[in-house]
Amino acid sequence: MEYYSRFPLNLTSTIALLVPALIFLIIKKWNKSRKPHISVKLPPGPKTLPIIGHLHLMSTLPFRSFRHLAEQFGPIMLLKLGEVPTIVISSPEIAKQMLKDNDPHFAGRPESIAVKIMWYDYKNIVFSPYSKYWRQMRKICVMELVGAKIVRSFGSIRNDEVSGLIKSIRLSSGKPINLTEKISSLISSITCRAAFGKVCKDRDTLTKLMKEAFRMAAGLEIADLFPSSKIISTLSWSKLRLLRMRRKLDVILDAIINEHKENLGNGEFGNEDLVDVFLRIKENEELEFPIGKDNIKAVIYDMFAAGTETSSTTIDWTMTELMRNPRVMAKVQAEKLHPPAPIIFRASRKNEKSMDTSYLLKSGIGERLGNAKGSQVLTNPENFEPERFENQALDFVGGDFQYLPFGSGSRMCPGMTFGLANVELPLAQLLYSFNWKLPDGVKAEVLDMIENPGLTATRKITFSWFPPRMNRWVDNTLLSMKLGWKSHCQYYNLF
Ligand code: HEM
Repeated sequence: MEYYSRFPLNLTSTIALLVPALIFLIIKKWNKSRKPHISVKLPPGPKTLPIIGHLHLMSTLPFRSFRHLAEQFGPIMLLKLGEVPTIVISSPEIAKQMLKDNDPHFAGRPESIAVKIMWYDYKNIVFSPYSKYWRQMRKICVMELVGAKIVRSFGSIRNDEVSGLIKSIRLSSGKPINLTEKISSLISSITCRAAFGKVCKDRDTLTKLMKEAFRMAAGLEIADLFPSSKIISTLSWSKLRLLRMRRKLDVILDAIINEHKENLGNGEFGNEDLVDVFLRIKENEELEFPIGKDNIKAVIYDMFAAGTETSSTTIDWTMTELMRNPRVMAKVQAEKLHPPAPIIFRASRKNEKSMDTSYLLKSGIGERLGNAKGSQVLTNPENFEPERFENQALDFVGGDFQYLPFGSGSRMCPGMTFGLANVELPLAQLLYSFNWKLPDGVKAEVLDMIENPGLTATRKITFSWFPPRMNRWVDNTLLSMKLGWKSHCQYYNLF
């Protein structure tokens, strides 16, 4: 049964915009249809409706709709989302052809109004066009924040924050606590301390802005679906909303940068955080691309957003799956059944001659497999079965194309080491310190496992966890916990 809505857009704004937009698009389409047009053999796909293309087949969770459609149309499929041609690839072989064999040609990212506004006109790394600027900024972040040596040096921050979390769960003595929120706050504290030098006081607002921006950046905003229409872009409610969000974001990021400017030179060289580094090298004339305030804001917000939601979502889903599968709880291994970034968004690079969308077709990618029906990567893919990885060395760092939690190729996630460290320690501590179980009378089947729409697939319904009731038996357990035993922690879902 599908719990998520069939139609992806906010209906009121859609209807308000659709009437003038439709008239405009019909005229445009009519003009276009009069031009001669070159025919290319396209991948299979469902029947297209005028104007909206295949939007009627999309739910609020596009990755689920894509999977469903791929079962009928095969591992390479062409959809038209509004006026945007979208090729959906769901087989390891074709993913390899694109992400490895033809890496630079498909190392672009799709454009979106949310990213344009919230990430300073694509000056960030995640959504920057594949360019020398992107390479420069990515290199700085790897050297100064997410490289293996630097990540190791953040060990004390991680330990400190995770022991704070465990302590707060112990101290909550019988009152319900929301573990999802606690985990989100843990990961954002670690990321802030690593990137900004301290926990930012506006962290919660930053998190809210990020969640909303991620939701709006998934490509289903009406302005993204009809990019050629100036009317839609100008009248878009989303644009106004994003501009308001951006003003709030500016206030927070300006404050972070100004505070760092005031303290610049006070800290020891080599003991700098990412913002200090950017402020120092900003003056460096050897940089190929000069860095201004907007570049710094775009990249530090990028690090906060990319670093926070992915890791906390992984922990959240893992804990929920473990609650539903007591058998697996005993054998805990973090299988990434719910990849926090469920779709790897790539765009062919328009700025290079002949690298438009039809490059995919001209280069023969997917030709052999184009008509194969629904290739299954894992058996029972919806089941939480970590054992499936026990007897096979599955590479999760971009070499095995049936399993790409961090992507692959030149745009692969640079924050993998940081992300893994931020997932492993809290998970290990949560599982070591407490015996989690559902409260008496609550069945595992009632837990809602639906995802939120957006760039990251967070869990839609968050939940509260009940630590032990303070009675004598639990007192004893708490006492024995100090000696290395586990306490009992109950779990409850807020429906
Ligand atoms: C469990 C944790 C994480 C997961 C599952 C994850 C997953 C991903 C995925 C799937 C991509 C797209 C890769 C592609 O297109 O091939 C990506 C890109 C990226 N990630 Fe992560 N990520 C995680 C943690 C982090 C952290 C902690 C940071 C930084 C603090 C980070 C920074 C980035 C950046 C900057 C990109 C864009 C790279 C580019 O376009 O060049 N990620 N991540």
